[in-house]
Amino acid sequence: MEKQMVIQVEHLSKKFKNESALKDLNFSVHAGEIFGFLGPSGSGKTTTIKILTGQLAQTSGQATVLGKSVNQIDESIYEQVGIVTDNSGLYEKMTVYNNLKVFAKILNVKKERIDLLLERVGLLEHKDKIASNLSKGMSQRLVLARALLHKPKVLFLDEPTSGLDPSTAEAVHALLFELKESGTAIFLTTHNMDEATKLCDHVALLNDGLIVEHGPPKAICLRFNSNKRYRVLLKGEQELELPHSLETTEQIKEWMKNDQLLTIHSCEPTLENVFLEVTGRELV
Ligand SMILES: Nc1ncnc2c1ncn2[C@@H]1O[C@H](COP(=O)(O)OP(=O)(O)OP(=O)(O)O)[C@@H](O)[C@H]1O
Repeated sequence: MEKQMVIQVEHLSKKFKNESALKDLNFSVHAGEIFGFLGPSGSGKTTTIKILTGQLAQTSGQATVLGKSVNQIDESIYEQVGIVTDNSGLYEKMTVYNNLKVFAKILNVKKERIDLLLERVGLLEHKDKIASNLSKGMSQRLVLARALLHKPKVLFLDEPTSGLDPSTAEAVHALLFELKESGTAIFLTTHNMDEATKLCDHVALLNDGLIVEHGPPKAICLRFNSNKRYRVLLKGEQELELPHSLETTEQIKEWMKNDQLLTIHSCEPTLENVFLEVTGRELV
């Protein structure tokens, strides 16, 4: 069955005075899909999220979220949308728990879900802390929990794991996978190529407001794998990188026969390498 299209963007452009921040963007995101918007600082990621969430008007082109034009977004859409960006809007003087309680009431969500979500983002033991006393990573997780209270159909995440320690980032990834399984469409921005490769069904690489590559991360990397190479580790800690050739095939066969081969990996480029090749720029 064809999955429902949740976000559709057609020829979207944005100018700030004379500066073109977004140039003719085209992409779509379906239910149950994690879509990664990747680009270096200043490439236009936040501007795109702002347009898609009705906080900024585009200069030209069109975009719809849940079938509604972004120019007609009103408060009612927030019942189905979750947004996690820097401007968290937490109630600084309230406890962690009460921050969620206020939103649960507004969104008509049962209170039992609060503890469940706090546990999932690792904040249950901090539920009575005042929000202003939370660390950056904790505040980030509280904003994520808040965005998930009402099981949104679409979730916008600006750099969801920046500043989180690896185990908390891992917990956030698990939560995102679970949401995806339940049918939520997730639009995330990141600088982190490993995160994008692991999480995203599709990615768009953005450079200076222009999408320069688009597709499943693995497919993009394979497309740029013109110079096939293999990395092998042999007994005795000898590590070699070999070209794709008949000679290499014979050599590998020989090592296998003599039980010399410990590991073998293909050396296709990472998304980071692809970005560098396409734009001449690092993705930082
Ligand atoms: N309100 C604004 N007025 C003028 N220019 C703006 C405005 N907002 C963004 N820009 C410009 O648009 C471009 C894209 O900015 P944007 O914040 O979308 O980038 P980004 O990819 O999210 O960067 P980062 O990863 O650093 O958050 C930048 O050149 C920025 O200076």
